[in-house]
Amino acid sequence: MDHAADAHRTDLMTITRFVLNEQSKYPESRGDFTILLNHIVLGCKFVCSSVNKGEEQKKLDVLSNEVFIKALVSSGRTCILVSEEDEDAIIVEPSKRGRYCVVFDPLDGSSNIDCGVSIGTIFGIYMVKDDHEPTLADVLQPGKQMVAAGYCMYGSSCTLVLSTGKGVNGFTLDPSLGEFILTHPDIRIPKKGKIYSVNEGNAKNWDGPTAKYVENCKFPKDGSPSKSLRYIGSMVADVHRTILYGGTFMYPADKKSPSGKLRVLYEVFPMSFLMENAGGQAFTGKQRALDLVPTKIHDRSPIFLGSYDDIEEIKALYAAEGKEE
Ligand SMILES: O=P(O)(O)OC[C@H]1O[C@](O)(COP(=O)(O)O)[C@@H](O)[C@@H]1O
Repeated sequence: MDHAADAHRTDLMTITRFVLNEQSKYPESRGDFTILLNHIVLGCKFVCSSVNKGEEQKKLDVLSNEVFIKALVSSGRTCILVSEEDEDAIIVEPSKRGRYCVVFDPLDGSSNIDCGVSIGTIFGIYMVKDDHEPTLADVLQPGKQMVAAGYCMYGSSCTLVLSTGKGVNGFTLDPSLGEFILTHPDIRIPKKGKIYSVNEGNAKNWDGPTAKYVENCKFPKDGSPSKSLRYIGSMVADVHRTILYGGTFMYPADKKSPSGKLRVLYEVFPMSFLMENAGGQAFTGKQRALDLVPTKIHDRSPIFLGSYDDIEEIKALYAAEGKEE
C-alpha cells in the first residue's frame, strides 16, 4: 500500500472527532452537543448489536426505546424528549437537565425486523435558548429550527448519517473498533434521479398531483427514460437510497389518510433537514416541509422528498392543481 492510502487508513475520523472539529469553530461551544451525540451513538450501537443478535421485534422496540431514553437523560444535556414509542413527551428531571430537546423514533420500520429488512433510528435535535421550565412548546417548533438531525441504518452494515446544518456526512460502524468512522464525507443528492419510491398499493386513493407525478415517472411525455420504482417500506432505507442515488421518496396524502402516515417531528422533519442539507428538497404538497408548525407531538404530514429537480416537478403539479380549483 502506498503512503497516501496508508495515511488515509491510519488517520481515523471518528464521529466524535468530526463533531468536535466542527464545534471548535464556535468559540461559545462548550462541548455539550458532542456529549449529547455520544449518547445517541451509544443507543445506535446497542440497537445495531441487538439487531445482529436477531432479537425479535416486540422486545427490540421496547428495549431500544428504553436504551435511548436512559442514554439521553443520563447525558445531562437534554430537557425534553419525544419518542415515537411514548404517547407523552418526557420532561427530564431538573437535576439532569441540559439545553437540548431530542425527538426520535428509536426503531423505525420495525414491522420489517423479523424478515431481515434494514430498519433504523431517526432523530432530530432542538436547542432551547434560555433557562425556563421545559414545555411542549419547546418541541412544537418548525423543522427549520432544528440544530441537527440524523438517522442510523441497521443494514448489511451500520451507517449513521448526520447533519448539523452544514452539509451531510455518513459514518460506518467499524465493529472491531466499536467506532463510527467517516466513510461518506459531504453527501450531495444528485440534482435529478431515475428512481421513485412510494407505496403503490395506495394508488387508488391518491390525489391528482401525486397520481400525475407517478404517471409521468412511468410514461414520461418528454421522451426521457421511465423512472424505476424502488420501495422497501422502511423509511430509513428508502431515504438512504434516495440521498445516495437521487430520485424521490413519497408518503403522500390519500383519501383514507388525509395527512399521510409519517410523523412530523421524528420522521418528516429529520429526513427533510437531511435532504435540504444534501442539496435536495422536501415538500408536503402545500409547503416546504421544514416550515410546518406541528400542533401535537405525534402529528402526521404527507411528504415528498428527494432530488431538487424532481421535487420541483411535484411542486409544479400541486401549483397547477391549485390554479384549476
Ligand atoms: O407499509 P407502508 O404503508 O408503505 O408504510 C411504510 C412506512 O411505515 C414505516 O414503516 C413506519 O411505520 P411504523 O412506525 O409502523 O414502523 C416507515 O418506515 C415506512 O416508510
